[in-house]
Amino acid sequence: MKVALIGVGQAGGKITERLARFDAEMGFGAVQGALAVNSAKPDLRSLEYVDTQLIGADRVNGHGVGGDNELGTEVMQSDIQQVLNGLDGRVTSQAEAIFVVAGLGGGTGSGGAPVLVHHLQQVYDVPVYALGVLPGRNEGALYQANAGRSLKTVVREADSTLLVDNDAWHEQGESVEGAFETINERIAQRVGLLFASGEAVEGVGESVVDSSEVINTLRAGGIAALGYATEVASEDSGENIRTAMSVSRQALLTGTSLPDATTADSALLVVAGQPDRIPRKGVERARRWLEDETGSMQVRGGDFPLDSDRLGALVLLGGAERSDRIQEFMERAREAKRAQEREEEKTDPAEQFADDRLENLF
Ligand SMILES: Nc1nc2c(ncn2[C@@H]2O[C@H](COP(=O)(O)OP(=O)(O)OP(=O)(O)O)[C@@H](O)[C@H]2O)c(=O)[nH]1
Repeated sequence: MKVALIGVGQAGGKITERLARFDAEMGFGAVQGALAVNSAKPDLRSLEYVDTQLIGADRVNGHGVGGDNELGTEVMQSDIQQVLNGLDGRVTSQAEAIFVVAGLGGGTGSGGAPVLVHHLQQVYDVPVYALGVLPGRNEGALYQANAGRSLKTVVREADSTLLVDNDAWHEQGESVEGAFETINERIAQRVGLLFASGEAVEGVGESVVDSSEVINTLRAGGIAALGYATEVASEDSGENIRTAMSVSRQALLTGTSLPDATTADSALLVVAGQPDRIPRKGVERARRWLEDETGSMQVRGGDFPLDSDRLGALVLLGGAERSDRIQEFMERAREAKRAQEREEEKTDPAEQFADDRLENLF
């Protein structure tokens, strides 16, 4: 799937950079253009694989918005024309989707990403998705409140919001900085593989996934999640059937970007590995297992050739908002927001952006 990427804020920019780099290093060619937008100048300086754009210079003088997500919304709104102009020529006619990438807990990305998604929807015909990072449980109340507000709005604006929980994809006991590195790397590999698996590959069998299958899986809207797991492949085809099942189970049950997201409106299973080691029977068996497990009748399956001695399963879930983690997160975000309001004695103007799909969670 050919994509254009726009990272907003620090996390958004770093993850976009990782995705662009991974795509270039693997030679996939799925990333058609990548731009990082930020109100903090120093965050943009370290980026090499993406173009950069500073916003809000007249308001914050290149220093960022310091976790104020209403200010993040305002600076994106004021400079939206400049950002859209900056995309001219970067979102080529080949792009099949646009991904806006942001950490939802900060200020610039949290406040700016929903505004940007809204405007991109007016300009481009292709689906506009959000790739949002949810603050981990140990991140402070401000992050939780910001992310609650941002998530509510971005889910309403985007065709689908792929969520990565900062608690999901790192090792126990890592420092926060170390954990970010690991998480960003894993996002790049997994989301990068998803983009690439939606690319037509010449000379490979009929069950290769194409971009319409990714787009149709995400058509459910709401929240999406991505799972991934790998195991060493075998010379023995019977063994590889078992491995395909086993990695698919792990990808869904222990490897998703949103722990507990197991029910979904739709799903896509991609089994990646050396073509002669990918067992068609195993892929079909795992696909049917995924139907039962997610409770969805819309489960697509396919394979993706990858030069690796492992078999990997990538599971994309569409319409996965009925997860315990989301319920728990929304409860914390709500509580953090109430505490913030008590302190500031003011109501939140973003309240009006209630999203139907999430309304019952607030
Ligand atoms: N996965 C991941 N999360 C990050 C990273 N950097 C920050 N975050 C998370 O993103 C949220 C903060 O967002 P940032 O992107 O740092 O903030 P910003 O959008 O630049 O906004 P301001 O700094 O307020 O201008 C918090 O929940 C952090 O834990 C990163 O490199 N990777």
